[in-house]
Amino acid sequence: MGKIEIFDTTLRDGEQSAGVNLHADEKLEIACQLERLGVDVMEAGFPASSRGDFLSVQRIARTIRKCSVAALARSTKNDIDAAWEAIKEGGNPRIHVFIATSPIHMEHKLRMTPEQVVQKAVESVRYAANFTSNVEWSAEDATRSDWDFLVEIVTKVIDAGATVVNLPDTVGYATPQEYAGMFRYLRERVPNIHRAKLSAHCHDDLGLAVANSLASIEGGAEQIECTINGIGERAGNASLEEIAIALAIRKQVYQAETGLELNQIVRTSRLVSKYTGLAVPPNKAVVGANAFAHESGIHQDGVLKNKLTYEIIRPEMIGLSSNAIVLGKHSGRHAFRNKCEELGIQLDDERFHLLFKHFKELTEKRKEVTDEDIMALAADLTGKEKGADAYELVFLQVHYGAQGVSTATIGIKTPEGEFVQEAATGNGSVEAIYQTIQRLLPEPIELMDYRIQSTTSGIDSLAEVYVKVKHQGHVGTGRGIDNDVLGASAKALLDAINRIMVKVRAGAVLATNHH
Ligand SMILES: CC(=O)SCCNC(=O)CCNC(=O)[C@H](O)C(C)(C)COP(=O)(O)OP(=O)(O)OC[C@H]1O[C@@H](n2cnc3c(N)ncnc32)[C@H](O)[C@@H]1OP(=O)(O)O
Ligand SMILES: CC(C)C(=O)C(=O)O
Ligand SMILES: [Mg+2]
Repeated sequence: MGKIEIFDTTLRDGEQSAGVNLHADEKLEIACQLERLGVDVMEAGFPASSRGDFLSVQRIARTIRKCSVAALARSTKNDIDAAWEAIKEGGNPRIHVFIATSPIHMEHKLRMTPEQVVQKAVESVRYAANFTSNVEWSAEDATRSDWDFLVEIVTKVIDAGATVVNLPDTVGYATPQEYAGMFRYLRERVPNIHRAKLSAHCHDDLGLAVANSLASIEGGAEQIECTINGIGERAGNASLEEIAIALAIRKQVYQAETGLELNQIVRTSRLVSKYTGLAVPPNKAVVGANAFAHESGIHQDGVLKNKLTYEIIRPEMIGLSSNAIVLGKHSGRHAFRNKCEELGIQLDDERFHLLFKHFKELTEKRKEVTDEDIMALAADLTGKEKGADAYELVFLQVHYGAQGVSTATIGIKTPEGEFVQEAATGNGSVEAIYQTIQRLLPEPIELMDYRIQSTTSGIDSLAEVYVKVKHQGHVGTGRGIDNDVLGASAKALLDAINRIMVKVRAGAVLATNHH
């Protein structure tokens, strides 16, 4: 049985999903969960891209011990310096340098000749290898590159010190046969290939990312790059959970195994979905809500007689458990802490007590509180700015107008501790809320995105609202959770404003330091 290393890039390529903007606390929590899941490498970010990304990668590298933490860099000294500076205190830090190798990228994007690209690739790998022997090099858009050119450049970067060579299907263009063929071609022709591990990195533009990743194993890949729930640039990356379960269930076909703790899959998927605001489609393989649901009579009959008739994956394998302890109104802190630990929720004492308070409030309104509710309440606390520096919703009253015009009256506490209230109308209740909050703020807000989902399917499900807004020249996302859609909407908007305020304050500090 060969070992396949799992390189998770949820925090880098996954965060490149349109509309996703994770807070540093959320990234750290996802990183800790990825460590529990047992990924071999986690790509924590692209430190040269912003000060925030740098600090977040550094924090993750300082915390994570059981897996290698990687940082992405273009082929420039600046990017490589930033990557190394961010990860150097990690357990087994990896610098990941890339440059595009396809004719279209070299000519039109990089505006470089193939010779210049080879030179830049070699120089950058050599430079990175001064810091560590754990250097990964990627040929961006490998699948639209000339295979003989790939043989030449890969041979040279291995000589320069690359110990992992990644051949991405950057635009999700390849078919499984082609992708496996490319790996085989390089494995047979690159003379020093035994000194490096080959890696696959697939995008899902044609819906083939997982199939291509699995095919790469047949071509000799030993590392697969993927993301939780398949999130990522455009149509996303190959989904970690689908690859992991395909390898486990069809072990005899692939003759390969991963070191993943498969029973952490559901927990990780839910956490990433909560923090990114990207809902998992119900029919998604492995982690979709319907992945283990049997609807039709013939299927139900078969499953009742023998599960194996229609189930190829045991739910427990991925961490779907039946709940022995039902949490409700009469539960105390011990049972609640136990449940939090079971769900992988890690909070400092202050936030734990706040979470318990929110949980108790919810039990006043419900008979039973589900795992999803608790995860949503916990997610709502992570990354929130503490009261003192933030706007806080004090009350909300909405009058629904039958003719379409609704009125909202809102009271908030400002970061300065002042209580202010306002009222405004809008075409519908949500718009009335946003118009009112707008009146309470000194600068205009532009609502760029508004999404709503519920934690469970019941009528008493919690509402979760995600918004993306522009305010004071910055774009920020916010999340709000409440029993009521309108309350969640108001909270989401204030959360986004609070997050933007942090950026505004950081900008002011930077500007002061600069002068
Ligand atoms: C396939 C992938 O997923 S690649 C990773 C994508 N991730 C990101 O882009 C992270 C977020 N990006 C950013 O924050 C910004 O794009 C930054 C900070 C990285 C760069 O910002 P800017 O300096 O303003 O450059 P911008 O993004 O407009 O253009 C990219 C530049 O990098 C160059 N470049 C692209 N790839 C590489 C590379 N691998 N090595 C060296 N240079 C490169 C481009 O040719 C362009 O150079 P030019 O300015 O000389 O034309
Ligand atoms: C930077 C590389 C690895 C990438 O994400 C891609 O080519 O898709
Ligand atoms: Mg990618």
